[in-house]
Amino acid sequence: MSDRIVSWHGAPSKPGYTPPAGAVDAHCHVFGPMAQFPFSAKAKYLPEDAGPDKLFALRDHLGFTRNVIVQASCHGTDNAATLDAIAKSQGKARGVAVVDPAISEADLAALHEGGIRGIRFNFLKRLVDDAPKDKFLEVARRLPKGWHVVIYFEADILEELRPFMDAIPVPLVVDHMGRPDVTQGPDGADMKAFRAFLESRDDIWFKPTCPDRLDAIKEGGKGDPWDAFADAVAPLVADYQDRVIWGTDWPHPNMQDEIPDDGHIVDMIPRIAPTEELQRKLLVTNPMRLYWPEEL
Ligand SMILES: O=C(O)c1cc(C(=O)O)oc(=O)c1
Repeated sequence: MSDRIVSWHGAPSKPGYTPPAGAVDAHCHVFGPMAQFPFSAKAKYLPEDAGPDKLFALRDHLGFTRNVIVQASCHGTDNAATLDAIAKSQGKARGVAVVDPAISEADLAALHEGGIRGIRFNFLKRLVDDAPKDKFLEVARRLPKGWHVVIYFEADILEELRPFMDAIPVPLVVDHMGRPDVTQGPDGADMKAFRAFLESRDDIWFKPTCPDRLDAIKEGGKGDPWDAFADAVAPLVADYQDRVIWGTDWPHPNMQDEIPDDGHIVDMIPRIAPTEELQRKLLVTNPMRLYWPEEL
């Protein structure tokens, strides 16, 4: 593999928007540090270190209180870096793991003890070699109480994944809304299909995240300030306001060409959730329900 890549902004601006007290950045990652937590031999990208110190400094800079750290594909099924960051957070982080589907009950219990509250299934071919639905389903059926499944897929396989997702017996949280083409607008085919999916069950949650990926110039969008993203996503957040959680996606795995300014990413929040009530649900109440329910 080639050189290690830097996918995050070196000096993100201070956002104009101030998140409410207790706001959760519910989708972020850590990379390494590699010397302590080597990347997977199957990793599709090799990033520079982006460890807990950097993540927590960014959290404070952006005005957030807590993090949900989602295991990045470059760490495969070894969750040590994610668990280390959670352990260093002084109770201010929890996480989502990626596991070998054959994981034992004892190892799942240990992940729970370490602050994990869900597992992630990744269906992006550019990120993982295989995604065995039968094995995923088997492990989804024996998760610790209160856990959920986080799923990452692209809009063109939503229909194909329906029987699999319908069979998952715990809440589902869809990363980045399943990557709709936001340039089609709020009533475009991708948004319609995603809405139909949301209507099929009331325990499907989603993350209205990654304007930088979904409204990128290279994806046919216009880039920052991501107007097409705001237009397409705001109605979805309003209509499903009890099932949305939000995150920065820092350190923006793979974003090499159009690295976003995290201050600008935060300034998207009032554009997709214009009222204080919506912002409180998106940033506080909803993520607390999934990740710190005992505190509610
Ligand atoms: O679109 C991506 O490249 C991407 C990658 C990862 C990961 O490598 O885990 O996570 C994300 O949330 C998004």
